[in-house]
Amino acid sequence: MSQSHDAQTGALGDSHHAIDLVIFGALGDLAQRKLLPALYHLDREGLLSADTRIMGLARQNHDVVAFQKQVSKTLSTRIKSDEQDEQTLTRFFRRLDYRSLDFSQPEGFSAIRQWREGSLRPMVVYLSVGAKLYGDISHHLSESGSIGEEDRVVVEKPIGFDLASSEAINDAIGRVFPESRIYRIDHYLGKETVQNLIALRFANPLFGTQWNQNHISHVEITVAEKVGIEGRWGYFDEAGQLRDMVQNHLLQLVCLIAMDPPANLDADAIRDEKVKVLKALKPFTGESIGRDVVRGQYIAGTTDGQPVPGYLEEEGANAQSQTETFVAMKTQVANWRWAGVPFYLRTGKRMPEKLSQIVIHFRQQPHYIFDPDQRDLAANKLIIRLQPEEGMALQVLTKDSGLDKGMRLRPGPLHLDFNSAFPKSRIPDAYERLLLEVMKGQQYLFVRRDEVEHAWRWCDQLIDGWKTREMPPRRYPAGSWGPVASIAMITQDGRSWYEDY
Ligand SMILES: NC(=O)C1=CN([C@@H]2O[C@H](COP(=O)(O)OP(=O)(O)OC[C@H]3O[C@@H](n4cnc5c(N)ncnc54)[C@H](OP(=O)(O)O)[C@@H]3O)[C@@H](O)[C@H]2O)C=CC1
Ligand SMILES: O=C1O[C@H](COP(=O)(O)O)[C@@H](O)[C@H](O)[C@H]1O
Repeated sequence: MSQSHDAQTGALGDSHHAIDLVIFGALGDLAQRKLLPALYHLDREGLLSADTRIMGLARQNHDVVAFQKQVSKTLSTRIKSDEQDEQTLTRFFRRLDYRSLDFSQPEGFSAIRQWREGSLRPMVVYLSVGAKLYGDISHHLSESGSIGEEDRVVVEKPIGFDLASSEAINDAIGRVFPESRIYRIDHYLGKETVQNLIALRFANPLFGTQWNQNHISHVEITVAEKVGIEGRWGYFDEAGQLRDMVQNHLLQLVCLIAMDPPANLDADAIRDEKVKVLKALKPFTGESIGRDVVRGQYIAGTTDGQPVPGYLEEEGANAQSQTETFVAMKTQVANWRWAGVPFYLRTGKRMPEKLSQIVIHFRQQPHYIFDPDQRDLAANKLIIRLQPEEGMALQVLTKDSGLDKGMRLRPGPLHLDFNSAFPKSRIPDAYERLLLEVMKGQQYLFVRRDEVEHAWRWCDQLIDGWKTREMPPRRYPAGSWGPVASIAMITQDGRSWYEDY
């Protein structure tokens, strides 16, 4: 089956997609919180081939029974009780195996080759560990003769810390796996609502014809998180919100909103268009960086009415840290389609609610005939809610009803709430979709090397600019929408962040 055909039909995994899945870091946070629950769901939905096997690898000296017990504990807390069924659990546990291994050393990798002996299934190597280990693991797998010609590798973000480190890591993986067998995860691309951006834009002529600077005045992307650093201070403090969220998730959203229509749904057709957007992102200058970018760091405040500590008081914190937990910026995609259309992005930890939302602001009518006081109302907005309450709302204007209202306008939403419009379909977690695509050998939801590197190039110049200008983060109380300066940044353009739905 060709890639495009599969992406178009959405044909799901079946017994033809049996794999041997090897998870490096199987006892870590990502594997336990996301990967194993996602695999359980795939099994329950009949999307794991009967022949698929899963090997967990980690440092702890467990045996397979102890690993199964750990997975059982994880699933009992991560899977809703009405979705836990004995038949699936029994079948799922039978697939599991475990080996203890130090990933940085060559000894022990032959255990993987032995486990695979006689298997005709492709191996999927999932690197659920820090990116610093990707090169060593790839090398040891190759040296131990464990890699076959159909085997694939899945790597997590962030790949590196900047362009140079990312290139070194990609080179090391690339010495063992060709690009066509490297699956770089950006889990936002696995979210149903993010994939829906492609359907929305390219299946609906109503939007397709309006999607440019003639009709759109500006675009807002908000990815707000309610949580703080949650025990990940060491990792996060080296990264900061720009590397953790903007370099990958937010820039991928910008790409999907801004890209030109791909010729088809082939992985490379889509990725070629995304790369063009990344290349067209306007670099910041010494002047624009101070005006159009706001860095923030949360101080103590409240979440759901409960007091919470500031970033510098979190467990393991270094009280001098200048790392940002919030970024807002105004950027531009400097090409024909988007000339003069600002893209306002903001993302932060410890904001009042979890909210990922894109708002497309359409231009007003060229000739306005209604009450001048209502002029600000007179523009349509398309609000795309990625999470939670996945759906879309198109804000349109109608006449306010009543004899005394004259031609007063009122805005109202045309609402599409995915949960109530399609009540039978469970919205799968991003990792379910992504694991399924790896099994099928489909790369269209994964990030190509040049995408990662263009995104780093753009982020690196911004980080360099911060350093040169010495821009310490501005404080914002936990539970707020970020530093006041981020509101001022958009207000000075006569606009405001849109928080309704
Ligand atoms: N957690 C998340 O929500 C997300 C994570 N990611 C990415 O996923 C990857 C994994 O992250 P996460 O699960 O949080 O990390 P964790 O540190 O929780 O898990 C990594 C696992 O790998 C093991 N490990 C590390 N080094 C070795 C080694 N030399 N030999 C054997 N085992 C080793 C660790 O064991 P031990 O504890 O014994 O050191 C641990 O079990 C990272 O690249 C991260 O950036 C991406 C998005 C979200
Ligand atoms: O990759 C990451 O994403 C999460 C947010 O993901 P979401 O699916 O809950 O929106 C973020 O908390 C984390 O810091 C980052 O590494």
